[in-house]
Amino acid sequence: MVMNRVTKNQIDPQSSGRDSKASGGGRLDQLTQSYNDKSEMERICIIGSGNWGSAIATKIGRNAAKLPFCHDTVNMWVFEEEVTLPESDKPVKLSEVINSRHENVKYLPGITLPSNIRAVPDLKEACQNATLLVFVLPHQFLPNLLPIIRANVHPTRCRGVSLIKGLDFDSKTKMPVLISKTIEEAMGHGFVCGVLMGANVANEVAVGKMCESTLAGNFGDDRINERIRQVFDEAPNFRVARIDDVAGAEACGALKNIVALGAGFVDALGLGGNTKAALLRVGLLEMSRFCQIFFEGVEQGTFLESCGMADLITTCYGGRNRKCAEEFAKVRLQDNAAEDFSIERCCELWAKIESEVLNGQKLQGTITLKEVHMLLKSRNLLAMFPLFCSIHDISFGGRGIISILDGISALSVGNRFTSKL
Ligand SMILES: NC(=O)C1=CN([C@@H]2O[C@H](COP(=O)(O)OP(=O)(O)OC[C@H]3O[C@@H](n4cnc5c(N)ncnc54)[C@H](O)[C@@H]3O)[C@@H](O)[C@H]2O)C=CC1
Ligand SMILES: O=C(CO)COP(=O)(O)O
Repeated sequence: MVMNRVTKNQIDPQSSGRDSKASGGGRLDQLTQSYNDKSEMERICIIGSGNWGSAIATKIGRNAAKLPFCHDTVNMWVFEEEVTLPESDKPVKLSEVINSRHENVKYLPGITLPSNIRAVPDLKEACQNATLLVFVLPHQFLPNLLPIIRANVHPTRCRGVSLIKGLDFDSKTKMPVLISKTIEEAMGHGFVCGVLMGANVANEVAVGKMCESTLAGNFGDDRINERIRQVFDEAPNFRVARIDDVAGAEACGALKNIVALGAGFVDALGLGGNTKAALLRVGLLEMSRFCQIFFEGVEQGTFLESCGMADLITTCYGGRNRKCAEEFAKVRLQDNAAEDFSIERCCELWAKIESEVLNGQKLQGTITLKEVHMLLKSRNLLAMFPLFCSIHDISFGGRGIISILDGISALSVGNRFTSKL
């Protein structure tokens, strides 16, 4: 595959936002103006190089090569590991393979990365003087990295965009914690972190199949918002719209992974499209309910963006969480002694499936499910989330797979929710 390298002077005015509310409109004149000001150039670092990290690197790399306000080279931090290539028995370092072949042979095989993507295994070196950090790794690995990142990025101009789909739970405050907020706090100095969430199954994005994505955040002013949007956008195939609602977008990205586990159970039972549609409807309702209870200012419109309903649909049909949950359910359905299924056995089974099915990629839904369940339990709110509860109890409590139907049916049809805690 050959990378189309575009010169810095060629900016496509068509690639600006799709409406004025969502994007702030095209700002070509201002962008070009700042091109001449070297002090405003963006130095981008991608933190993570898994399946989605490598796929988004194809967009960011091509954009950095053509956008006048970006340094050409984009560092991509790689968690170093050894891989064995088909032509040799000798293990080689993944970062070296990425830099020599321009392909992440383990996490995104078959896709050529732009040649300006530079794999860097040393985190300090990767994020040195960065002004734009793109966080894209399983969130369990993030906390140890943040102090190193903080100490090495540009001291005043650095901002972040998190592509991580997960949530933490603070047992002291009994509140969910957005990963973007964890990043902001750890980075300090008024660091601003937005999110990019959407219906973006990485393998499909990587081959250029048309999709949409939602950039949520306010990075300073319209001009900066538009610059950051352009770093990701590759219209017409990767259409990025910007909104303000970070909490809504990020919570949707995390919570839909829980519903996707339920979709795997429905598929293992062979229940068909109508049942899955019911699961999606109730799942969306519980996602919206969760947001209304725990986050200020989440807009209903966010659920209609790519980060909302669209991501829920694609993940419940084509995602890894769905796939692994289907495998989990198939094993459980073959297991006659289902009532013996202790939490330890459930955890072992999930871990086995993750390693066998995903080859090093990580399952995020089960982690988020545990965090969300702990939070709801601590708040005495389990009864308000029957679907999330049934997915949890099937996943970790030995409940039969068929009880997913109880979770779907517990709320009356047309149930709505408006009150706050
Ligand atoms: N894959 C997809 O289709 C999409 C994924 N996402 C989200 O993007 C985030 C990142 O996922 P992917 O890029 O798909 O990753 P992945 O699941 O494909 O790969 C796992 C990554 O974790 C790294 N890793 C393993 N052990 C580590 C350690 N101890 N410390 C640091 N890193 C370690 C591996 O090197 C690898 O890069 C997740 O939150 C996921 O939910 C979001 C949209 C689409
Ligand atoms: O978030 C995703 C698509 O937008 C991918 O979800 P999975 O992690 O379930 O593959």
